[in-house]
Amino acid sequence: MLELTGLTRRYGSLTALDGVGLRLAPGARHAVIGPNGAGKTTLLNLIAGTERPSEGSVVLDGRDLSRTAPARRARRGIARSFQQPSVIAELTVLDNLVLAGWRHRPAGHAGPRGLFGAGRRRRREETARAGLAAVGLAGYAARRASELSHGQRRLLDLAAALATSPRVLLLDEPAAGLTDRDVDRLLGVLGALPDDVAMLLVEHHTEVVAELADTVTVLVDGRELVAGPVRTALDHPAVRDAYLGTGTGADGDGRTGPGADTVTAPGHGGTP
Ligand SMILES: Nc1ncnc2c1ncn2[C@@H]1O[C@H](COP(=O)(O)OP(=O)(O)OP(=O)(O)O)[C@@H](O)[C@H]1O
Repeated sequence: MLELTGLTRRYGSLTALDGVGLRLAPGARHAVIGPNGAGKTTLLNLIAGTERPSEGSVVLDGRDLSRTAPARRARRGIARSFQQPSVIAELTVLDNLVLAGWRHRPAGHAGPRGLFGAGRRRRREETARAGLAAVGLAGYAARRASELSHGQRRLLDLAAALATSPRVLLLDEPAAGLTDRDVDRLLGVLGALPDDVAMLLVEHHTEVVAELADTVTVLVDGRELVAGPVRTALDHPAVRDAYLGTGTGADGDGRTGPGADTVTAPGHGGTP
């Protein structure tokens, strides 16, 4: 269980994220949407540990990771796929995945000699080949990663995140820049995630959100505007106003939309 409590991140006078809370149980499929600058990437950074919160906490299975380094969080099971894929261009596609699986083993489990020891190397390659097949890149194993298209690199980056056997998978706009074919492949891969992996998806494409996520948090100006089931949240007047620009101008507490009884619109008081 991942529990975020009161997560706040300030940059000087700017509050990029303001008191955001979230609980992700194993198997959760949760999306975070919001306009540019809403704080979505900041939220992922705080969970992955590349940024530290000004206030609030990140707790995984009862362990407070708020001040823990990113590599240690990764070993605890928090994996991330980036907007700009973090593959190593000079390595083969297969070696990228072998390395990704090795990098996240607990310290002492297998050092570089373990990586290149013949038996272990073979086992890791088998696992990596299965990972490549899962994202449709089996035929590219021997190619250099630099030869892949942007979409294929993103799929490789996703395979690398999955190679760490994550408990929580953080995805930063995974469909951005992908062809329709690669989006279909992505949907297939993410739709088949193991049941015990929690997914937190930042995504602009609402159709991808609707396809993959059960619940969503809508951020505006660093604050949670609405949180709840995807369908009802996306139809909420406050969301349509703030995010899609097609709302009915609901103000007050904005709880007049379809499904409003199952959607929370908390902490809206200070939002301009
Ligand atoms: N390192 C930083 N220093 C100063 N301001 C920052 C920093 N990182 C983010 N910000 C600011 O924090 C706010 C939230 O940024 P963030 O990138 O989290 O938004 P976002 O919702 O991911 O936006 P986008 O959809 O454009 O990626 C923005 O106003 C941004 O300019």
